[in-house]
Amino acid sequence: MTTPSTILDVRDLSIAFPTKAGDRRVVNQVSFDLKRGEVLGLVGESGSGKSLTVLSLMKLLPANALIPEGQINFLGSDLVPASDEAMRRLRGRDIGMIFQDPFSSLNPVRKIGDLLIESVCRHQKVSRAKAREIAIQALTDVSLPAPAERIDHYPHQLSGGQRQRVVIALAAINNPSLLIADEPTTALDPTVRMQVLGLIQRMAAERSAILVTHDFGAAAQICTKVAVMYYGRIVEMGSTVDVLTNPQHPYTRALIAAVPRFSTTHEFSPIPGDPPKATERFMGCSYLPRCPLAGDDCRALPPLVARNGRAVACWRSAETLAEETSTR
Ligand SMILES: Nc1ncnc2c1ncn2[C@@H]1O[C@H](COP(=O)(O)OP(=O)(O)OP(=O)(O)O)[C@@H](O)[C@H]1O
Repeated sequence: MTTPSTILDVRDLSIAFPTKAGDRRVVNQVSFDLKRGEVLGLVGESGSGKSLTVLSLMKLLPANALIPEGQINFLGSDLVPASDEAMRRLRGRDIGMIFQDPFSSLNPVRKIGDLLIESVCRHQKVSRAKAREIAIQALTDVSLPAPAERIDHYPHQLSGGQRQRVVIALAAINNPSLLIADEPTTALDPTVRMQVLGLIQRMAAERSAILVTHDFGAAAQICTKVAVMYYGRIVEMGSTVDVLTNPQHPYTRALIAAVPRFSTTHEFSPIPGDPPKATERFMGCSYLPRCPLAGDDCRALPPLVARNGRAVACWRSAETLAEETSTR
């Protein structure tokens, strides 16, 4: 239910692409909500539908994509029927987006200050001089060294980590209620990666944020809750601590086991098999071909069942099996 602190409430969102054989759903009945101060990790392998889910929140889906059902309630209004004009006003003001590749947000032939100042002037009624002040403050907030000088630099004059800090400053400059970061650290080296994740966590504390990542380790570091996606559906969702310490879905367990760790005792276990191709169709559980627990019951689609703050879509999850055993 939507409460006053709820910033985003996504209900039964599906995304499809038209094909000769009919519309092909690549995101299926995804639901989650986000309250002020929460950071949601959307975690899953490539092709699971994470990026399309967050692009739909900003209405930046590919032109041929369809939303056959669902609602995106953002600050109390459904964005699915919102006009292009309304979305242009909203993007950068109420929702800030941090993309994987800083060069996709930073025009290489423009000084970083120009991009920041333009964004302020588009959404706030302030003079250019005031906008420059706000821009320098935004660069200070993301701990960019010498912000008053760097504001007149071009993106190529900055390191990869500094560029990503500028992208975060650009996403947050108009104080949006929601920050969306899509694989923001993939192109960074490990130490810079930790700093950038820490920065996103700090920026998210006063608002709300979604981190899209294939790396459970990154989600564990900064997210308050996680939704694990597989083949276009959420298969498990709950608080990060609960999911991490007691994963219920076999896919979540496999994802956690696949996180590389510095330990002589931990065995790194890549997930066997491949995720299904977009063209494959499943009547039952799409994880069945890779699942060590699969049984005959898995030929029917498992519903996402919510219990005690955790939602799991698995006929054979630990909780389900424990219940089966205790009722025998
Ligand atoms: N323009 C498009 N036309 C048709 N299918 C598409 C299009 N864009 C994405 N898809 C399909 O939608 C599915 C979900 O894609 P999406 O990019 O959301 O996955 P993802 O989990 O974000 O993966 P990645 O981490 O690789 O970005 C994939 O099967 C992809 O092939």
